[in-house]
Amino acid sequence: MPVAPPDPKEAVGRLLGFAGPRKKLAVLGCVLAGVNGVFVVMPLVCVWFVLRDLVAVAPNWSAAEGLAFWGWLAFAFSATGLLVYFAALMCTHLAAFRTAANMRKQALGHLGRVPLGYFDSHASGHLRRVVDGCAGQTEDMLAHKLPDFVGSLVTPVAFVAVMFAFDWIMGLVCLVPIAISALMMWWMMGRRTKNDGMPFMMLYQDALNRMNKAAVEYVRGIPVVKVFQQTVHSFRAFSEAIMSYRDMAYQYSKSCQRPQVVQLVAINGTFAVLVPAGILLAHAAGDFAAFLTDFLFYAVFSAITTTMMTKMMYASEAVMMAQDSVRRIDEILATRPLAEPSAVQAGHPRDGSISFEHVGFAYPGASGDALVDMSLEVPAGSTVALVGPSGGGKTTAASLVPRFWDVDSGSVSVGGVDVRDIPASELMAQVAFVFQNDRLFKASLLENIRAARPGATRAQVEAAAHAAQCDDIMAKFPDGLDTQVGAKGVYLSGGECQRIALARAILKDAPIVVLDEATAFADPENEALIQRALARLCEGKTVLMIAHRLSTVTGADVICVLDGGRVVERGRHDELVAAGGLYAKMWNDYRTSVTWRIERSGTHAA
Ligand SMILES: Nc1ncnc2c1ncn2[C@@H]1O[C@H](COP(=O)(O)OP(=O)(O)OP(=O)(O)O)[C@@H](O)[C@H]1O
Repeated sequence: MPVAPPDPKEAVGRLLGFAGPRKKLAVLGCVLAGVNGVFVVMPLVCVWFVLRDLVAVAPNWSAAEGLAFWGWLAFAFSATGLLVYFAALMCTHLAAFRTAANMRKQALGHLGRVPLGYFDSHASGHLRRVVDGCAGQTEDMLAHKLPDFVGSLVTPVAFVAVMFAFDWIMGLVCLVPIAISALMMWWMMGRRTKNDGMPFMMLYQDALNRMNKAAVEYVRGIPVVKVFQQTVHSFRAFSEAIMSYRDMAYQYSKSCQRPQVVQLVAINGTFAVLVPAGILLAHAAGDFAAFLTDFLFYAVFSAITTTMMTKMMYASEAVMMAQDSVRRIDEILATRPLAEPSAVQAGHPRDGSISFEHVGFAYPGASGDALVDMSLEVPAGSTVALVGPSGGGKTTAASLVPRFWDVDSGSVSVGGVDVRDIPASELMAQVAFVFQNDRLFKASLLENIRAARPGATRAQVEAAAHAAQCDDIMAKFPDGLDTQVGAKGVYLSGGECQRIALARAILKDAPIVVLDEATAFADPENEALIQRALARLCEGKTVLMIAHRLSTVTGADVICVLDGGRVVERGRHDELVAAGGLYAKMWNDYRTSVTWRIERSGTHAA
């Protein structure tokens, strides 16, 4: 859901809201940064007093008095300024770390509650960038750029006040390059538009996002790229995303070209204005020594304008990025989570039975219904198989049980209670789901299995792994159950991954087991092991299984045939074969397919 970007003040306010009690630290950090903004000016004032004393006694330098005093005072101001700045950064860092951590926690916590379908339309690369990238960006903004911004606002005020105290004409002359520089910055940041430059930043960040998303898709598709000898240009989406990002960056750089040149010339060319003005004013000055002293003051002070304006520019840019980050995080937080029942409404399943009653469901944005008026009873402790042609609605029906989606009409109940009335944690505890390509985390085998029940002891995990026929996997690696899986560890075959996933489900020991093509990746040797693990997992459980290999469902209590989202047949294997309908046809096709073989002259059905 698109969310409008907040204005800069609101964005900073929202960010500080994430900091919780540490918000006060951020405020304190900004106050200290402001104090430091004054301290930055003071040593220069001292330096000017040194110069004034020297000019007064020139060329008899040794007669100058108070040099040590001003010198030490300058040192004291610098040292105190540094300490104050250090304290300011400590405060803002502490607030920034908490803000970033809370932002990540809130966004991830919310993502855990949104319907699974959200992840179909929001790629993992994009979500990672939003959650991690935006939090990182705001951390930098709060920790460094915000105090610098406050400091760079205070310094000019102190600077201008001091400048006008000496010689208002020279003060005005010094202000000219600063004003030009500020104007150019304002122009570049798009502040001449009503929207504070946000639309461009949004477009820029969107282009960056599209490129990242397309890059992830491209990397995922590398095997296809290699096998079919494709180039990056044949991946239109990726190629277009790169070009759009390039155009965006180029257009932005080009639009900044002139103002940036003017800004840099103005800010670095203070002397070009100061020196001619000084020459002109020197002629009119009655006391040349006094004028020279004042002139030296402006010469010394103009040096800090470059740093001051640069800091201000980076800080404004960071504020715009923070505005965009808040918008993106808000987009995640604005996604409606699955509704939780209130304490009064909450029901508790009495057993592991499942009931589909006149269920209708369509995926968001899909043109047709995935399920139409589907009714099915799965008594507690029974095994019901969902079979049917591809796209028939098997996976959809199974995913409605753990509420990966909510039905559009009708209801799905577990233990006699509508799943929408069961608290999410209780519902999750009722169901163990084994997908056809269950993912393993980059963690040890032990942690991968224990994910199902974090409180399980090592002995319980070992027992689950044993029951899931994983002994050979653990024996293969010296670290056994502690073997790391993934990037810096070992890689498992599809069938081995599936057995680890089954160990996870066994450890969970939920009354309902949903199996979605659990033997899909099994070779003959693995399949025998997986079948044994499945038998162990399903003992005494309610089982809802999806299978394409019809040999795995012949023993089911009920086989439900789904076609086009409708239940077209149901019954036991023998009954359905005898009925001569869709199942009988599928069974015949299946039996024929398992006897296929490839001969030298081509493919033949035996
Ligand atoms: N995330 C989704 N968004 C939109 N439509 C979807 C989505 N997932 C599935 N569909 C559509 O819903 C219908 C049912 O799909 P489903 O995956 O439930 O079928 P299936 O019987 O499990 O198929 P298969 O045997 O090929 O896995 C199909 O038309 C499919 O294209």
